[in-house]
Amino acid sequence: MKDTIVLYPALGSGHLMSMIELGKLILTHHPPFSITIFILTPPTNNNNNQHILSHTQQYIASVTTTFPSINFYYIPPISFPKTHLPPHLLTLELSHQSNHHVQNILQSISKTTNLKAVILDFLTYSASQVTTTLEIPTYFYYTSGATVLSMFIYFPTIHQNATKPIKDLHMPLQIPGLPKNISTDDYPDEAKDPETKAYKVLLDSAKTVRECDGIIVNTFDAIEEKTIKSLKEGLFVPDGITPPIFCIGPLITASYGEDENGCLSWLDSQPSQSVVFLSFGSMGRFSKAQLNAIASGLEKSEQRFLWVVRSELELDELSLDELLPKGFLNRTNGKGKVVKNWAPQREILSHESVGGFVTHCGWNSVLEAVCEGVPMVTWPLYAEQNLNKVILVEEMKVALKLNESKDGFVSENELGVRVKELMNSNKGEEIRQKISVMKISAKKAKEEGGSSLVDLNKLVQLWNKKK
Ligand SMILES: O=c1ccn([C@@H]2O[C@H](COP(=O)(O)OP(=O)(O)O[C@H]3O[C@H](CO)[C@@H](O)[C@H](O)[C@H]3O)[C@@H](O)[C@H]2O)c(=O)[nH]1
Repeated sequence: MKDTIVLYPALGSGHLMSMIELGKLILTHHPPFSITIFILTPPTNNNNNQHILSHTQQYIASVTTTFPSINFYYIPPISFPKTHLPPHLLTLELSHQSNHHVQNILQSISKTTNLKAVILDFLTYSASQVTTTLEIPTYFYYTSGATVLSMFIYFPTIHQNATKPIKDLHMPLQIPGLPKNISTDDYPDEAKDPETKAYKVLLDSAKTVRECDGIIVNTFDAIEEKTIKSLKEGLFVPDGITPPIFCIGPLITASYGEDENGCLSWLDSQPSQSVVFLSFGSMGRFSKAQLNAIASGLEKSEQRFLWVVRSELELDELSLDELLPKGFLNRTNGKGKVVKNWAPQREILSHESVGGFVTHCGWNSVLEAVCEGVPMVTWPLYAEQNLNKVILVEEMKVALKLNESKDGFVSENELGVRVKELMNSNKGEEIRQKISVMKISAKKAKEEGGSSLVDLNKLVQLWNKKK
């Protein structure tokens, strides 16, 4: 019977694609395994990010051809009220209601293969009820970095000791290994108000992760060394015993989706390292006022740019001409390129003409920039992105920070000044040097004897111990 590992990712391409890469990594280095990936089916009335869904489906189809030992199992759809929930909340709901399907399929897989482990995302954690009942070793794959994982694991301790809601604590977190200025204020909004459902779910999920058989993290020693050490030493849990930690990154996805708008050929015609790329992940959307400020800021910066524009859902039907300031596209023609909704980011970041990246600090984007040695300007939007910003700016020192107003608005002046500083100043050059060194470390981590491959092999040894 074949040894099988089941992966159960969250919806949302930032989580799903990263977990598929984990499957590919395991098979590349340990080909005798077979991998089954469970895919949740979003309700057909959830129209969020349809273009991204179709890109991920194309990618899944291509993986089936290149990695025939990866099987995809589509969890049957759950009937759901009309909803526009974002992918993370949708995943929590769907996975919670899909446990009976998960139980049936895991039992069926166990009859024909040697099921060694199930790997969950923290958003599909409710499936741990099933894996515990069936006594299947349960691991988690954390699609963000070790610093964020540490704060997540520490969350139940703060909750237990807090004399008031986390949003009112404003307390520094002086735990060895965490970046200096981190405080309870850096927790994402969902982890701040104990009265909300999101808070309760996060807490429950963090407690479950603390109890699992091992945690796999998409990071590597050279970028979060101190935190990884503290995490492995158990400094973030009261009893000092964290599940074994395996840092196997950087795992980054091959570009997916067509280059429908000719971004790459446009870059071919630009000078070396002259273009700043602006892209905000799979869900980053802006109001018309914010898009206008970005456009004017880019004009002021006088830099070449490639900008992926995504507007708030109700503006989705408007053309670029209608969304952006009058005459902007004409005035910047040749110097700038603007595309709507999607561009092949990974290939763009690896293009010789790209010299800077304005990012929402999604962890996949961060790792892609590190692997290509592209310095960043940080513009965190939601989830754990604010924490990622702190790591990039204060710890790794490979990014400049964009100053926002209290409501998160970035002025045209601020954007223009920061982009110019990144592309055209000594400070910008300093961080370019720094990230070039990290690019080399990222490559080494995944070579024979590198920290990430060593951790992967330890993980596989653990699986192989199970009869
Ligand atoms: O036009 C685009 C936009 C995105 N991407 C790709 O899509 C992925 C986006 O991932 P990420 O940068 O992590 O952003 P999100 O999609 O926002 O990811 C979610 O998942 C991440 C991993 O857990 C978290 O760090 C984020 O906060 C969360 O929003 C990356 O591989 C990009 O290369 C493209 O190829 N083209």
